Amino acid sequence: MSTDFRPIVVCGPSGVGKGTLCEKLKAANPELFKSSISHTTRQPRKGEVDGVNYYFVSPSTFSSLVSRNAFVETTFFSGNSYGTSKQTIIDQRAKNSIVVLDIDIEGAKQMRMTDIDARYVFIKPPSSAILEERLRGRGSEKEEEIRQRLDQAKVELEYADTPGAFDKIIINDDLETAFSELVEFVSRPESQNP
Ligand SMILES: Nc1ncnc2c1ncn2[C@@H]1O[C@H](COP(=O)(O)OP(=O)(O)OP(=O)(O)O)[C@@H](O)[C@H]1O
Repeated sequence: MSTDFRPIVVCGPSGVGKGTLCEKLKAANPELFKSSISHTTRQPRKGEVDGVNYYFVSPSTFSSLVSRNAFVETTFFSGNSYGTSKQTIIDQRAKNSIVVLDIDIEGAKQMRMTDIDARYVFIKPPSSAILEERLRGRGSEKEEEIRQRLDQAKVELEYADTPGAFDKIIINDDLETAFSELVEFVSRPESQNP
């Protein structure tokens, strides 16, 4: 039985626990599961290292990479561009790592249109009320931002049920149960996957 090294794309509404689950996966097997290193046009923050946290590039380099079709997904946030390059994923896979991508639905749709073969997981909250509770509990967003994220969550949850959009849907109610389901899915050997 051979390990399935295809990247894992983890989607789900903001606050559902994607980051928590991805961190747990990487912590459980740091040699196997790795985050992808994104390119960004934003300035490095104190302590951030080029090639470790991000590849820091100028806007013109970023545009030239976009025009060469180098990214599997890009996003623009708070005045800066971010992107996951195909080459980064290919290089990490060549080192026998499974790349774990915590990206939004638009990013996942973009990625589906590339030639990178990945496995797509969607994390659902047990209910909208619990999602709201988690977002508020995290305390990292202002009220208006929480509202926007909850509106966006409705759109994402509807999309998640589109046949073929995701290979696996996990409800993150009890964290350990959701984590076990994620581990079971990512550990399936290549022969058991479509
Ligand atoms: N199963 C769970 N039960 C209770 N709380 C949880 C569970 N999973 C995650 N949380 C908590 O919910 C909050 C949101 O989780 P997290 O930051 O991982 O979400 P996220 O989906 O990565 O959000 P974003 O997309 O905005 O980064 C955190 O405070 C986290 O500790």
